[in-house]
Amino acid sequence: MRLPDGYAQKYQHLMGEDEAADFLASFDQPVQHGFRTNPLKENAVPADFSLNKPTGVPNGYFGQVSGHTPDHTTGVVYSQEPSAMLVGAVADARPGELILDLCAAPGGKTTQLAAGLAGQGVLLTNEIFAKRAAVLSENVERFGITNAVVTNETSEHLAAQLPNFFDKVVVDAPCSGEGMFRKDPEAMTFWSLDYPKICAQRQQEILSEAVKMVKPGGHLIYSTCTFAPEEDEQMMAWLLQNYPEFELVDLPLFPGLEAARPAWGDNQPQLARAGRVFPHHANGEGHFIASLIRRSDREVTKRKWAKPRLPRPDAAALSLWHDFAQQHGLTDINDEQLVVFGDQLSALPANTPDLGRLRIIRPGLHLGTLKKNRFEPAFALALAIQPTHYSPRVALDRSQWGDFVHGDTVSLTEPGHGWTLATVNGNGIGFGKVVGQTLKNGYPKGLRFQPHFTD
Ligand SMILES: C[S@@+](CC[C@H](N)C(=O)[O-])C[C@H]1O[C@@H](n2cnc3c(N)ncnc32)[C@H](O)[C@@H]1O
Repeated sequence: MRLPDGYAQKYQHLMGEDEAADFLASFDQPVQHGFRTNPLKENAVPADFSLNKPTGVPNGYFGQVSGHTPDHTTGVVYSQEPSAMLVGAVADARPGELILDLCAAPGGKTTQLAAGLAGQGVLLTNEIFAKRAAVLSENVERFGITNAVVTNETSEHLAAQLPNFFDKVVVDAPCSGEGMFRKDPEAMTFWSLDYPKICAQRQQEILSEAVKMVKPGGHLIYSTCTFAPEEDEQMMAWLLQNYPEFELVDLPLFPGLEAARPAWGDNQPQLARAGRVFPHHANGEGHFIASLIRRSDREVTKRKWAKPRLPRPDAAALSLWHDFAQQHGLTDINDEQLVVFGDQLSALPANTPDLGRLRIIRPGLHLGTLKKNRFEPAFALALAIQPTHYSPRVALDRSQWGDFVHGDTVSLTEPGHGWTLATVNGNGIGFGKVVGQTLKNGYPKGLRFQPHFTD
């Protein structure tokens, strides 16, 4: 691979000739692919994956998954490069925590954090660019996450609204992307000797806001997919200098994760607590990961807690929802969680704080549309509920699944009636109205595709 001018020399200087030779040779080795399975799903075992080797992080495997399979469309798998999985594993989300994923699109870390939360607690997942936030929101939906609020905000606005609030703040920072060069050679076109410094400036701006949102005793998890010391060890040295209430903590021993290099920062030994994945040492494209605790001995204002001031359903809307929920056995959602945006009903995660004027693009689990005299369930609900908790439902075979994702009606062997949950391999793929022996199609228009059965 032809690396950008000055790149090889920079790393020869940093690593010495011998190590740099191995490092630079790794750019000509094959890309490492991986995926995670989704423990939020009722049947989280993908078809045909008996040959995939575990990566050593929970639910992580080496191998490549296609976007056009039943497993992918039902959110059983999420494609993620093996070293990127270490970030969520280090963050180690636990049920009940309040977590912010600040730079979240397209959603690799978010889906992993949600798996750890197991539906309990709140995941505020944010992306600054609207188009990317829409992709993030789509992945939250496909993964069946019930307790995430998706926002499209700046770090400044979030920090002003939610100071000292989160148990964990994850900053998977925009970076110079040197760990992407193999996978996406176009990433090299942005690179110059000065580019890491430009990225570091932006990372400092993001981190200056991120630190405000970590509650005393909480953690900040910082990661990049670049090897540049300016954005890694030097960024952590800058943070420790400017925010002395933060301290790096040791990382768990995951395969492929090695100690960061204090000499690439300001030589303070603490920097070795951060971790790196190098492609000449491990099966991954490359990452830098650090976990910091915010010590609580300094006087700080306590976490602000207020209920969200969002529009609630009126009596008529509530009655439509109650009728639907009772008819189909959906008993887990508390009325206090319900919010209405236009004619769309959603359930906010329990314990969602006041989000003020933040730009919300998914206020928790989208339940459906309030029509004049009826309620129509949302695609997100079909992907989020445990199929055995809903009736009626119909199990599609692979060919019927193909018709469904293509947007066609599906012929059934048994007659049925009403809003029916279609499943494939035991997981929801969408709702459709059944009339007699025909399942009308409810698969979202924007997601439809023609499957090729060689996938
Ligand atoms: C490395 S990517 C995140 C990948 C994501 N965490 C995942 O696992 O799928 C960094 C993200 O930060 C966003 N970003 C860019 N500039 C930003 C800024 N100034 N503040 C916050 N986020 C920014 C980018 O749009 C991008 O989506």
